[in-house]
Amino acid sequence: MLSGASLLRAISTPDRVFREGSWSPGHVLGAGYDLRLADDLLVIPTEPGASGYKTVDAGTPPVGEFTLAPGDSALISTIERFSMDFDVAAVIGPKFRWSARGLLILQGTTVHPGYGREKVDGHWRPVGGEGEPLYFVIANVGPGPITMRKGDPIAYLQVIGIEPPQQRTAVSNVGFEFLRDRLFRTGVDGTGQGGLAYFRSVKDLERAVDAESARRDRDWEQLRRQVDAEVAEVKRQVTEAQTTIDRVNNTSNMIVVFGIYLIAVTMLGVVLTTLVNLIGDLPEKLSQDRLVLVTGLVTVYAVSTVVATAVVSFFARSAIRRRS
Ligand SMILES: O=c1ccn([C@H]2C[C@H](O)[C@@H](COP(=O)(O)OP(=O)(O)OP(=O)(O)O)O2)c(=O)[nH]1
Repeated sequence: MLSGASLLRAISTPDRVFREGSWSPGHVLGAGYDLRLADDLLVIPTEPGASGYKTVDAGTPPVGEFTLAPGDSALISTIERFSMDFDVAAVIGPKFRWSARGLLILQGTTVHPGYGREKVDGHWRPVGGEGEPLYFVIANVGPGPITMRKGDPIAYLQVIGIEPPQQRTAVSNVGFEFLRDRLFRTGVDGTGQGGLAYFRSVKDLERAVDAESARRDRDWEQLRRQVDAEVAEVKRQVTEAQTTIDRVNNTSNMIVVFGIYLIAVTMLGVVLTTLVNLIGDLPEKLSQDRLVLVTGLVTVYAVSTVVATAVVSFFARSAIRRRS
């Protein structure tokens, strides 16, 4: 494994590891190099949490920053363009700072000798004159949104010196278009349905569950309001019925009291008439005292009957008033 001066020498040599000008000495770290996130050759969600993806490539403006909501995935590439010589290989590993935030990086382990080179006129040159970046498929499987910016270290590269193969062949890479079309299925307009299906399905499922539980909450709330309204209506009807019953009771009580009153008055009249007749029929010789006594009894009887009727009527009225 190359480290220290030999590593710096290897990556400083134009087109031996990196395409000249695509790397930065500030990112040599220990026995390796921090690969950085590019602002192009990306496939990212149109919005955090959206199911559609947009492609950022030569035909679109670069994107210096993007955010992945939980469940989102993306295809990213490195600023560093490779043009590997045939006597070096490299191993790559994820940066734990991203794992610690819940970013899953799906990647291979190796950069092969000759990666990023093509044979032109019998000479091995950087692919398309620019070399080839590395591509990674990433997914936010963490609890919160993750924002990534151009230049962020995304993977660690360690370079190994090897015996050059006898036969030099071009290294195939599935490539940006393949990954985009296979995993993200973006259309010609740069948008479409895609992403890592499992995480997207979990995300969609979560959304569906949230929507369903919100709908059920709304239904429950509506049902509760309906039940409350119906209970209030039943209470109102019971109160109304109670009032009607009370009114009927009061009226019948009044009728009973009035009946008692009439009977009492009638009986009083009958008694009085009988007594008056009896007094009228008394013999002339009956002493004056006896007449006064009979008249007094009649008067006491009449007064007490009237007072009793008045008292009964008064208490009956009071009782009726108290109930209503
Ligand atoms: O995460 C990675 C890993 C590797 N590569 C590049 C460098 C490597 O030289 C090339 C091929 O890598 P690998 O051999 O792992 O991929 P493959 O698709 O299995 O290639 P092959 O079928 O040729 O073995 O792809 C990436 O872009 N990203």
